[in-house]
Amino acid sequence: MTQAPTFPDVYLYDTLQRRKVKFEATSPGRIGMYLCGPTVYSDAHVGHAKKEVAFDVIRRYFMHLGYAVRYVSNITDVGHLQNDSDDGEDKMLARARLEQLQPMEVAEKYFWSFMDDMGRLNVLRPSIQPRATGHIGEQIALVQELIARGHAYESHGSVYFDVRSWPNYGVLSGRKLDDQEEGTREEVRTEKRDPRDFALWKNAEPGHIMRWDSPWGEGFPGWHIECSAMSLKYLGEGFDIHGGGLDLQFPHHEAEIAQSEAAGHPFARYWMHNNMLTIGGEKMSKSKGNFTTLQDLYRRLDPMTVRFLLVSSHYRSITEFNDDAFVSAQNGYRRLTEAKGEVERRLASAAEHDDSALVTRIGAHRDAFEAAMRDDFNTPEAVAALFGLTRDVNAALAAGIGRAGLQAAHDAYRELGGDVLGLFMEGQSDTQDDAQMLDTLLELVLQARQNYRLNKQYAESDALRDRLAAVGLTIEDTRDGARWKK
Ligand SMILES: Nc1ncnc2c1ncn2[C@@H]1O[C@H](COP(=O)(O)OP(=O)(O)OP(=O)(O)O)[C@@H](O)[C@H]1O
Ligand SMILES: [Zn+2]
Repeated sequence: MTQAPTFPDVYLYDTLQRRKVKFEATSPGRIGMYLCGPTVYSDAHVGHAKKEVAFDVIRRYFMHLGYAVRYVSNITDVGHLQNDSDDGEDKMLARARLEQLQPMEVAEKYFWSFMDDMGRLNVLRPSIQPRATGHIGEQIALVQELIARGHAYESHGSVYFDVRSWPNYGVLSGRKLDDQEEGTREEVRTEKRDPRDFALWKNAEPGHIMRWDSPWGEGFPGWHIECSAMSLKYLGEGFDIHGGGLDLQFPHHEAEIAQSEAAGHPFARYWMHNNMLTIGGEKMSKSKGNFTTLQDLYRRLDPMTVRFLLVSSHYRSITEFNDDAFVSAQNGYRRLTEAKGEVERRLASAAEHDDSALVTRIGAHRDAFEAAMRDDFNTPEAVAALFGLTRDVNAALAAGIGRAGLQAAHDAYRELGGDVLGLFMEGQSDTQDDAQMLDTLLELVLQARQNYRLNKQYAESDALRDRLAAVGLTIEDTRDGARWKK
């Protein structure tokens, strides 16, 4: 008989229980995770990256422990209104009008830019990435179940969740019903039995182009219902972990729990929330306009340095985004990659050497890294363990190191820094090294050409230029000297 694999204990902070708890998977060795994804109506900013990287690291750590993780993250392409309170224009439609595009063109454009931005950050692709518009049937079915059980009602072609019928409403955010306020437009207010009821389905007014047939007439789903319908569809009842930004705890996540459980479907067992990335102490957000898109940031900062900056603070801590944070991320990341690069270079021609003391110390740094990650994914402590490793590795590189030490260091960088924290993209160091080498070689070539010209050996200097042109490299003479370009 084969032994069932065992997994080390992992403690995570569960927002629902408001404390750190030991994680227990529902099915042995398997984890279902759901993360509220983007509304694809504009380019992603650094705040979005904090959330994506936070949950990517959690997923990667479980994978590193040997779990099979099904990671579902939705794409919102309908129903997210400009106000959280069931009124305002659909964000997709507003953008479509502005850019003179079809809403689905907007969705397509920003979906791919999101994927590209997160890909450069080495965020693993979700196992399933369901779109709200592709799951209208599932959403309607869930709304019907809620009506049948007496937890939702139809009003003027819209359907609302009846919060008074569900005493558990408020369980996640800890808000008591009487303390909750809903500032809604007067018309919407009169459609609701209680101003705190939230929309499950909205009647589409004439001219509203995103519309689908439903038992209540033509309309479109409310924003919250998609996450219940799609997480239950792909992960099943009582799935393991639901994640998202702390700002979504209320009303979005509260609504997700209410509408799933009131329909008779036990929902997520653990709730995890990342804190906010702030700028000048305020949440970076699209609507506040205080955001830096990832595309802009990548012009100044290598994406891996951005990722390093994000994992250097805990997912439940606020990350303040400023120039000091950039500089220390650049320095810190360079320290790691330089040591890692040197280890790789030396490994190719390593000799035997007594590395037993170093190997023991590397083991201790690995243990510290694992202990930090098992304690609610404490990435700043895990990064500190990588720095501890780097100090020892640098000392050994200076004093003498052999194959065993280099291999142990290499494995630690690859598995902990690479696989778990996602800080090293495959092939990344090679391309960087190649680019650097090309730069150095061409500097030498330009120098040689300059010497020919000083000696009036124009035939030789032209021949050099022509040989470079033949392989697609152009030399430009500028006032500041010669430059090369691809
Ligand atoms: N500054 C931030 N820090 C961390 N997570 C964020 C930040 N901004 C948004 N998120 C997360 O990204 C996801 C999508 O957010 P959303 O599209 O609402 O972005 P937003 O910039 O807050 O937009 P808006 O201002 O229009 O609400 C949510 O899970 C949210 O928690
Ligand atoms: Zn959601």
